[in-house]
Amino acid sequence: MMGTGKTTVGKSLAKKLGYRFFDTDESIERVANQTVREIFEEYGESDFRELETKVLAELSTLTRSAIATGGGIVLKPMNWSYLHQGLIIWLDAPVPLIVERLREDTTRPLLDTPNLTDTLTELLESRRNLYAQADLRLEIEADRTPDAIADTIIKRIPTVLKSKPIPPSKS
Ligand SMILES: Nc1ncnc2c1ncn2[C@@H]1O[C@H](COP(=O)(O)OP(=O)(O)O)[C@@H](O)[C@H]1O
Ligand SMILES: O=C(O)C1=C[C@@H](OP(=O)(O)O)[C@@H](O)[C@H](O)C1
Ligand SMILES: [Mg+2]
Repeated sequence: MMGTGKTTVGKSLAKKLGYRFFDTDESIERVANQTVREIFEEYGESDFRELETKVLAELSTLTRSAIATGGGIVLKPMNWSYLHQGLIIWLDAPVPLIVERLREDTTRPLLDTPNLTDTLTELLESRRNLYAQADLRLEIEADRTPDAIADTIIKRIPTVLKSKPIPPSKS
């Protein structure tokens, strides 16, 4: 979900693992040469989602990479086939914490709203079942640093690998 720390924690995770770091929003902005906000304003959300899928398709082929996505990546069923190329981590933060973090933010067009708490609550509830399809769910508490969260992810990865089925061989 927006504001839970995907971009921030993803960077720390990549560094700790010696992986490369990518962010789908950053890649979209580079390809389009426009900000996420400008893309939403000029072309609308559905064109943004198409670009997002294209970028995800490319990034999903990479190895040894930590990839932060935008919170809406879960919306398109097709994106899940790309997401499942990797290990999917859901950062689950409570709405009041997200509100605290994004109160002054102007970069997320879906949050142009008079009542940030209500909008985030509705958005999170409408997506919760989708986020729940992640391989690993981490509860995000207010006082945990990005480095500490990345450490927890690294510690918990082996437990997920044990339960993740091995896809059938294509040969
Ligand atoms: N663990 C954390 N502790 C304190 N602030 C954080 C933490 N994780 C993220 N933030 C801050 O919250 C805001 C949103 O983080 P960001 O990484 O952009 O989230 P996302 O990519 O999930 O939308 C940023 O201002 C970031 O600095
Ligand atoms: O949840 C969403 O629909 C979105 C999340 C944003 O990224 P973050 O999750 O990094 O804020 C960005 O992709 C866009 O504003 C839409
Ligand atoms: Mg982000």
